[in-house]
This record gives sequence, structure tokens and C-alpha cells, in this order.
Amino acid sequence: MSVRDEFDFIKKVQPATLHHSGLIGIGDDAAIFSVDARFEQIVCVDTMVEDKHFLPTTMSPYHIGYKALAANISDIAAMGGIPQYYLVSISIPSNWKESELLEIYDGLKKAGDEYKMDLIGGDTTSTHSKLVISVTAIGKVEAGRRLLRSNAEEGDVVFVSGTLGDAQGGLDVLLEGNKEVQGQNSYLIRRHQTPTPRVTLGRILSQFTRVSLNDVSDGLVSELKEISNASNVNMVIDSETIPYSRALLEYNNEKALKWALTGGEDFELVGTISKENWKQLSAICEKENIPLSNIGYVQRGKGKVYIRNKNGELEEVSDSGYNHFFS
Ligand SMILES: Nc1ncnc2c1ncn2[C@@H]1O[C@H](COP(=O)(O)OP(=O)(O)O)[C@@H](O)[C@H]1O
Ligand SMILES: Cc1ncc(C[n+]2csc(CCOP(=O)(O)OP(=O)(O)O)c2C)c(N)n1
Ligand SMILES: [Mg+2]
Ligand SMILES: [Mg+2]
Ligand SMILES: [Mg+2]
Repeated sequence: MSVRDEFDFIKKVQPATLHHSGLIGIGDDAAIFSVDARFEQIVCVDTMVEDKHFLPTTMSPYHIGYKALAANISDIAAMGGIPQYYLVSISIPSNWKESELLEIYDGLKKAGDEYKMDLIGGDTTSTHSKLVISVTAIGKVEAGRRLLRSNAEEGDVVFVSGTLGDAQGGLDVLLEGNKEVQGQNSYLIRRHQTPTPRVTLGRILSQFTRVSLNDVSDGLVSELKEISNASNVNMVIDSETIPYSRALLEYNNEKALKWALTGGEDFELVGTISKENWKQLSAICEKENIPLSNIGYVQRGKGKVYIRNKNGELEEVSDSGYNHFFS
């Protein structure tokens, strides 16, 4: 049975306990929380749409909830911030059962609890169309410590965390693979369904004076182009240094580069830092067990991304990444 009564549904999703005190959360006209003057607020919103971001065959309701919040936490990480609160707007088609909707909230709660975030509000509607879930996340960063896309300068090192292409590999496994292939590729599937935002790394980066940063939602090239445009520089990356998981190379070695460059949804952090600070940063990350790769450097120019191929030739990258209106 789908939702019978909007107000009854809201009561069911209201958290029993909160991580933060002194809050007005669910239950009034709007939420209220107090703001610390030493910090700046961070706010972002990301939407997931049935058929565009997930299919019944690629994501369970729990995964939909988990990923909808994780994608927002990743944007807070990309500003160097601490996640705090979130709001959920959900438009529900009549064929969704209430139990499935509550599972979406279980996924949201799991991701929220991992980062001590409280659900403080939202909105519920019915729809004649597909399910749409939109999550607004709120966080904070110490005043003056925010990490902007416009911070890159000529000579900087370009870095990326973790491995790239896994989420697209996982999607491919889910869409193309039989049960046996899926069973062999559970790591890639996990990377697609329950991505881990790099909050700790964002916090480490916020301690440095000049870092440009973006999270990988649309693909490495797209994120690098955003930094290049915002900073009035070009980027040169070396294809041989792009980090892949062993799982991805075993699943599809030929497609790994394409998926890393344009697949998206890896929710790793990509950015730039001065050469002098790179050494210190990589030492901290090594100690903290956070994988971080140097994949290239920043050059004078504007908005262009070049990649050195395995033969050593430099090519401008034209293929950009995920675009909602191109696919
Ligand atoms: N429909 C919209 N109205 C206003 N601002 C928008 C809209 N869509 C995106 N933005 C803003 O455009 C910028 C880029 O958005 P997007 O590429 O989706 O960011 P990200 O990939 O980090 O989630 C962000 O500042 C976002 O808030
Ligand atoms: C069924 C299905 N098809 C395709 C995709 C791939 N996909 C959908 S949206 C997207 C990019 C990220 O989403 P977007 O809404 O652009 O996130 P944002 O950049 O706003 O954070 C990708 C790679 C998917 N996840 N599921
Ligand atoms: Mg986003
Ligand atoms: Mg977007
Ligand atoms: Mg982002």
C-alpha cells in the first residue's frame, strides 16, 4: 500500500533522537538551528530522479536514500566543510509502497548517522510521474577556510582521491551483467550504490591556505573543466597516473579510462594545491590512510583540459562527462 495520509507518513519518518541539541526540527513551519559566528554556512541540494539516477534493477530503496544524502555530503566535503543537517523533498508515485518509502529513509538515516547529520525537515507530495527525491544539506566551515573552484594557479599539482571509474563500472555490471557477473563484482556495485563522501579529506584540505576543490559527480574531465574555467587556467593530466581499482581493471580494462574520465558518480575529491604544500598533504594522507594521487599540473590558459596519452602525446579532451540533456 502506498502512502494513505501525508501527515501520518511524516510522523513515521521523524527521527526519534537527534545528534544536535537546541534544534527546532520536523514539526513546525520551518527548521531553526543556531549558527556559530566563527563559521560560514554551507548549503547545497541534489535531486535523484527515477529512470535518470536509478532504476528498480540498479538501486534498492535503501540505496536511493543513502546515495541521495551521500551526494550532498560530497558537495559539503568539496567545500572543506562539516555536514550538519538535511531536508528531504519527496514526490511519490502511487505504485511505491509505504514500506519501500520507509526503506529510503532507512538509507538516508544510515548515511546521516555516519556523519552526525540530523533530518530537520522536508516536503511530501504525490505525483503522477516517477519518484523524485531532493535532498538539501547544510554544513559549516571555519570562516576563511572554504575551498573554492577558483583557487587554482599555474604550477599547482592536480590531485584526486581514491580510484575513478568504479561507479560507472558498477552501473555497467548492474545493467549488463548476469547474476554471476554481479556476484563477482560486488565492490563495483557497492561503489555505485553506496558511495563514501570524502569528508575527512575535505577537512584536511581546509587546513591549507590555497586549495581548489570539486567532487566527482559528473566525471573527472567535467570537474577539471569547472576548476579550469573558474580559475582561468588549463589542466594537464597524465593518463598513466589515473588511479583505478583492481576490481575495475579486472572487470573491464578497455573501458576503465573512459569511465574514469567521463563516468561520474565516484564522489572522490579532485583539486589543486601548490607544489610546496603537495608534499605535506601527501604525507598527511599517507598517515591517515587516505589514497591520494598526483595526476598532473596546472598551466596558464583558460578552461581547457589536456591529457597525456600512454604514447606520451598531449591531447585536448573534448568529451566532457555526464550532462542531463545529452543522454
Ligand atoms: N536550477 C538551478 N537553479 C539555480 N542554481 C542552480 C540550478 N542548478 C544548479 N545550480 C547551481 O549551479 C552550480 C553548479 O551545479 P552542479 O553542476 O549541479 O553542482 P554539483 O555538480 O557540484 O552538484 C551550483 O552552484 C548549483 O547550486
Ligand atoms: C539508471 C542510471 N542511468 C545512468 C546513471 C548515470 N548517471 C546519472 S546522473 C549522473 C551524474 C551525476 O548526477 P547529477 O544530477 O549531475 O549530480 P550533480 O552533478 O548535480 O551532483 C550519472 C553518471 C545512473 N546512475 N543510473
Ligand atoms: Mg552535487
Ligand atoms: Mg548537477
Ligand atoms: Mg559537486
